[in-house]
Amino acid sequence: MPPEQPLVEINEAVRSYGRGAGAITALGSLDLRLHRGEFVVIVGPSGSGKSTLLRLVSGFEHTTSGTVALDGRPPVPGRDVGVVFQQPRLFPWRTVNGNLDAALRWAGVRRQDRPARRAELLERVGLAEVGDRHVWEISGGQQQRVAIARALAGRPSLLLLDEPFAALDALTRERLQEDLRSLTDGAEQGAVFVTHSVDEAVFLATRVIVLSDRPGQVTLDLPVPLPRTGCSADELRGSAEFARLRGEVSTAVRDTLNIPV
Ligand SMILES: Nc1ncnc2c1ncn2[C@@H]1O[C@H](COP(=O)(O)OP(=O)(O)OP(=O)(O)O)[C@@H](O)[C@H]1O
Repeated sequence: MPPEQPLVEINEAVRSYGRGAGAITALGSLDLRLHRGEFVVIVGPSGSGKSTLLRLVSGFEHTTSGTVALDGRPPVPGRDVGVVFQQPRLFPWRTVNGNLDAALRWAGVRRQDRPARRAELLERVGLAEVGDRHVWEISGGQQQRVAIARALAGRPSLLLLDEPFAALDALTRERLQEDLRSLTDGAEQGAVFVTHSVDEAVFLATRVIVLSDRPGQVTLDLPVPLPRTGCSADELRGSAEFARLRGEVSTAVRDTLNIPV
């Protein structure tokens, strides 16, 4: 059987900004392969190129040298990938349904099919009851759930999430982590999630990647073999294996900053 083509394939990617003496190399040279069903979490110091990496994979930016491929082709911005940012970035004058309708229309879903797809998306993110509410009538955590539903609207093969829970309170953040974990579990698509939180990384990931200080390069590529089903979130977070993985990632992050352990 031929080896499965990676969903994302990054070869010797370098991304620089500016020219001459003032040029900044944000990323690279970076190699990365991601397969369907993987949930890759990227951790790294500020300025290590995490957001740059997501922009390259989404197709909104291009490499200075090297290549990025999604399903074997250069990614098409706004089509192949669903994106979630730190702020929900919803249309504030629309209802939740209105926001999802806009995303479904953009994704080419026919008008008559949209109500069922909307309901399915809201169900998936645990918001079946709030479709008629305006954005300002729902909490920050609920707004971020809508943003996740919107990112899923076009059934993308890849989800990119750039610190999506960083602005939420600790309890809401844990609930959303748990729901995102279940939501993506066993899914065909892949995910790349950026965070500064080592706990969040280990909880969500099937694989954690630590980037070095600028220019960002992979310093740790760690599989996370924690069970995806059959144990509660509290059991998982309290397990010895979780602590071991957290320790390994924390050490790698500290090493990138040259902070003594
Ligand atoms: N459009 C741009 N023009 C010039 N420099 C840029 C641009 N975008 C990013 N950079 C620089 O590239 C480097 C990497 O930025 P990036 O935002 O990808 O880092 P990051 O790891 O996501 O940081 P943070 O954790 O603070 O969000 C930084 O030094 C940043 O200033």
